[in-house]
Amino acid sequence: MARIHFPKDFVWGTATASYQIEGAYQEDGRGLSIWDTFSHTPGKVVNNDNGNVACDSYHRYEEDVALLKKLGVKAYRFSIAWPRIFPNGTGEVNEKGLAYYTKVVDALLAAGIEPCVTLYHWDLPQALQDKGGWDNRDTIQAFVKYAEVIFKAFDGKIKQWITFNETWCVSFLSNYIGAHAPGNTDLQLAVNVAHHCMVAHGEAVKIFRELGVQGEIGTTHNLSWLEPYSTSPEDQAAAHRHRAYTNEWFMEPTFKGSYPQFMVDWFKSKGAEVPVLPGDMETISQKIDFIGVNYYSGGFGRYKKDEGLFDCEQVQLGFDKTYMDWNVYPDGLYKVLSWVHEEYGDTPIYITENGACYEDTLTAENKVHDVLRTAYYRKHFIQCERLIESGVPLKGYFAWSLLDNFEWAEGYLKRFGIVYTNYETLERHPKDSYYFIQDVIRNNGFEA
Ligand SMILES: N=NNCCOCCOc1ccc(-c2cn(C[C@@H]3NC[C@@H](O)[C@H]3O)nn2)cc1
Repeated sequence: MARIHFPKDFVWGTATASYQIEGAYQEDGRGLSIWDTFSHTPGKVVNNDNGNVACDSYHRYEEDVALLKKLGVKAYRFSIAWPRIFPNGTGEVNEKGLAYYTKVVDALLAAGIEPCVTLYHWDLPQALQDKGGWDNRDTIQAFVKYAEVIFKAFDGKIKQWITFNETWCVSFLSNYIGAHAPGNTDLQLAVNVAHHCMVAHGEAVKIFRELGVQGEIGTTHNLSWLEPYSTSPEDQAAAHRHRAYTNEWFMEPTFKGSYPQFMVDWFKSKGAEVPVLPGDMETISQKIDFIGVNYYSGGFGRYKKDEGLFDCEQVQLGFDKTYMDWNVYPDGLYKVLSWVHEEYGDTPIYITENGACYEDTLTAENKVHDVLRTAYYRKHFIQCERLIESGVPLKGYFAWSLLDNFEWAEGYLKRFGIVYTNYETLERHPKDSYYFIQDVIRNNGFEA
């Protein structure tokens, strides 16, 4: 048995997001978001589930904080719902919204847990979507105003700030593939949204610096690792295009202030061009203090003419699958973060999401023996140690997710939590994976 161990200052945490756990969708002045609209539209979400109640964390956050304290985490990543702060997206601040998050932040600090806050985790105020949403550059300034209010309200309490979560999901998944809110299917629109979100990220970093806000700011991209099925130039080019779709398209602007030219050319061949205005790329590539990476899976791709957007088909090689039908591919975590370090330098990296969805059964004793999820975490923790040992500046890890919650278009069918949520009673029941992670945190390692 080998002992897997982590640096003393390694930050262990878990992650959630406002629309997925809070519920209370009309409480205390909250405005509607695009996810309320999307989930209330029949056929968009499995079983027509919605976030009206979710895990009811709006009223049960103290239970959640107690679970976090018992788990032993140093930090907790959650998101602030823009529609609770600006119900109409702009205009008057809703003080009750600020008051709610003050209670959550104060409860975390009292428990000795550092809040790590995501400003935008997909719940755009519907009022802004009605004016074009992220396709409209005015939304950039609305986001900066929202960010400024939050920076000022929590300066000194929140020390780790994430501007956006998974801009690929916000842009391509939601506006080209159409699987997430607002459910558009237009490539040019998706390219516009990606660009405007990245400009908004940069503008928020600028005002964070101008205000002298304490702490560190970064952003989170969901990176996947698609390898070429063979060494043939066609397979290598096809896999690279698909990998760049989720990776370079976002990481190059963020770190180097330019889009990858081979992808600009590819998108142009598909009829989409990036709406860059003078100064945009300098804004996007404002220096950040850390990069958040969400990693779930990877795989293998090979050239197939006219397959999808990139003439690339995914090749099944017999990997174990999660209930999302994603490969369990821990090596992909090592490869993608090694690539980040090689390509973008020594900016500290946090894994801001990693975890697995499996069908869970609650026993009569309120136990969940989630053997597969525990094995997933064990395998990915081993890769985390491997990364640190190889000199990658991996500073922390946030498990997705603390609780089973509203998994977007999959609704409540897909459970990612290390704590089981009983949606009838809203009781929380730690799973075996929770106790495994509790032990890893307590010992800062484990026997592999
Ligand atoms: N690429 N082509 N796809 C072809 C068709 O795909 C349709 C569906 O696609 C996807 C792709 C990715 C995801 C996804 C989910 N999470 C987990 C969340 N992360 C943020 C946090 O809120 C978690 O809930 N991360 N990623 C879902 C669906």
